[in-house]
Amino acid sequence: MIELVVQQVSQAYGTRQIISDLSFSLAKGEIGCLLGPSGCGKTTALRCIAGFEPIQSGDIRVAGEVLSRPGQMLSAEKRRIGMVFQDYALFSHLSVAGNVGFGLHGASKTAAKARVDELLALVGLASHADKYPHQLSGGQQQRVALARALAPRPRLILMDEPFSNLDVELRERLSIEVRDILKRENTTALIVTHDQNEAFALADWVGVMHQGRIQQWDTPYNLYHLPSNRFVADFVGQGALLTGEVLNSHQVRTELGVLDGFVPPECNPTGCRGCANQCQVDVLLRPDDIVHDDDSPLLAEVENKAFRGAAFLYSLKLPSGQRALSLVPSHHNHAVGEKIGVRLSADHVVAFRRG
Ligand SMILES: Nc1ncnc2c1ncn2[C@@H]1O[C@H](COP(=O)(O)OP(=O)(O)OP(=O)(O)O)[C@@H](O)[C@H]1O
Repeated sequence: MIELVVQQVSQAYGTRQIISDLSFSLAKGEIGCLLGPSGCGKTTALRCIAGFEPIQSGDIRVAGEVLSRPGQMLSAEKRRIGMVFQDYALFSHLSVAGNVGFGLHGASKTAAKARVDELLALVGLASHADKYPHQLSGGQQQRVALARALAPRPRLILMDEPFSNLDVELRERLSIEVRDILKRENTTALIVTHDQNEAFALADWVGVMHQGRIQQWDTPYNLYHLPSNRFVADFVGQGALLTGEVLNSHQVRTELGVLDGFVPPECNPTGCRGCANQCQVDVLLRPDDIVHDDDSPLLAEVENKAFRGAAFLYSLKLPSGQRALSLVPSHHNHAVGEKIGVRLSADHVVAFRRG
């Protein structure tokens, strides 16, 4: 069942358009993520859904109920939406249990205590119930903030950059934990972040935003392997674009070999509009699409290397002078300047029209 629907929503501050034609939906229990560079309008989108900003077009619905449309806005308190902020915003004078139980006014004492205990167990803080926020680590405080938001069983949880105050390692661990907690509560959630690893670890669906618009709303796998435009290809993950020559509607020849994949319709022989590009396209190759193989006759020069623990990320110069990236297990430790054998290991690629 569809829980959250955001349909053709636009919002402006004065004459400045901030978000345009934003559309996506989440089914009950699904986790969505808005991912994009600073200033692209992610937080504004979240604020519109939370009920802090009016919208100029479209509508926002939760469980079929219209929350916002132009000229109509249900107040934030009446939306039954839980919020988790970047700075946790815990009440410093209340204990952990007091914070988690804060929104449970209507419930009996026994029911409220049972819900608080249940959530503290869920977020792994049962033994910290009587502590105060300043006695907890950042990660623990964020888990209290999530438990507090979940306590009244909201229809939707919104999280704005929830882990940005934490160190990188903790962020990744907490992203996985938070996903697990949200799934166990079967709560629909929308999270805003500029960190791709966080989005991929947490979300079922990710919307990549740029200049107030969603460029692609898709699964993390598809965003990485089948980006719908150059912005998404560039923003999500690493990669390089190689020149390719279109052979037919699904095959492209590059200097590393012939690849099957998505060819833009206008570059297909059948859709050809006779542009000046002579059927040349840019083919996206991810670092895992190019493997190191001592037996390959195709040699590439190591221009740069970055140690990633289990692997090296090699920046390679191909015979034509084009650049590519390759992720190679780190026991293959080659020097900068050395030539190494490489071959393609991509079963499906994306090509973009030139110009
Ligand atoms: N109250 C406001 N009045 C006017 N402009 C605003 C207001 N709030 C945000 N903006 C502008 O709207 C644009 C989008 O801001 P928003 O905070 O939604 O972006 P964001 O993608 O969440 O960025 P970040 O990752 O840096 O938080 C920015 O250019 C910002 O300056």
